[in-house]
Amino acid sequence: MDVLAVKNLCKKYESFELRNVSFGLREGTVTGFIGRNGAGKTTTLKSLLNFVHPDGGEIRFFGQEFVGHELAVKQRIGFVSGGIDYYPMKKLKAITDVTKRFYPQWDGGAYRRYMKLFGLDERKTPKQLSEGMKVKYSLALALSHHAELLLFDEPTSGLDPVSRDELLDIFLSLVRDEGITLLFSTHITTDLEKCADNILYIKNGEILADMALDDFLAGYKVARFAGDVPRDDRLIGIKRERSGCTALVRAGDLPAEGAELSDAGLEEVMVHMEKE
Ligand SMILES: Nc1ncnc2c1ncn2[C@@H]1O[C@H](COP(=O)(O)OP(=O)(O)OP(=O)(O)O)[C@@H](O)[C@H]1O
Repeated sequence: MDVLAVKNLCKKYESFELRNVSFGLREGTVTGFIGRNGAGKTTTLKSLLNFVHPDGGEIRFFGQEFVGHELAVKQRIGFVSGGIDYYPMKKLKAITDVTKRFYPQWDGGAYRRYMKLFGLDERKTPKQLSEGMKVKYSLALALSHHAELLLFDEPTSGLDPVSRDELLDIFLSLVRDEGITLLFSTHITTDLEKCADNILYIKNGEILADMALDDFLAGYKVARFAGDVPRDDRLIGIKRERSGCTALVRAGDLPAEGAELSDAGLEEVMVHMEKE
């Protein structure tokens, strides 16, 4: 059974549409949610928990429909989208005291460990925190109630490299040791190379790929051309480089004539695919 099953999720804004987004998350896996700015990642994540009201679709958490079981489902989930932006003048301790009442499984020991690891002082207010520290505080709250599913929107983007690496280590140990399931969006492809099992790739509001990261990457090669690029419909997203050109080719379409072929990294695949 999927921990999260999403079917035909739709949301229409004036100039953007999320179209029939469907995917599932298997227990104990890390899925990286990728796509360009404005592709629909935040809209999708917020729609899952009704922070944005979807126009249609079916969302099941832990086999249960979200509608009608919101409280029970939310208690089993850790959700972070940006840093804390409410109660700017309240001390973190007061915010934590309010938050923990919502979670029967609240773990004070884990909370204190995360606060210490993230270097956060409970006597401060959100207004006195940097943007990265606000995200860390949101993460500390989300990680301290034994959530079974973590949904994080760009959790690493404002963090310094050391904190980012520490957070990815936390993600890995939560997933490998405790069987937690994690979906997080990111623009930092090395985050995914470090810890993602699967990728969910969204483009213009539609899911382009939902598969194991290794299989996704194995599906492509980068073709390098020293001179002119031959006319070939199989070449994806031709890009001019300092010397020559590159394009993506599907592994099944090999070989591209006159090209030097190499393995494709996630960033290369995205850059070429987004040129189409
Ligand atoms: N409340 C809203 N009203 C109208 N349009 C919106 C609203 N929220 C988001 N959008 C539009 O929906 C599209 C998708 O936005 P979304 O924030 O989901 O993208 P994203 O993939 O998370 O981008 P980023 O990587 O920049 O965070 C954008 O074109 C955005 O302008």
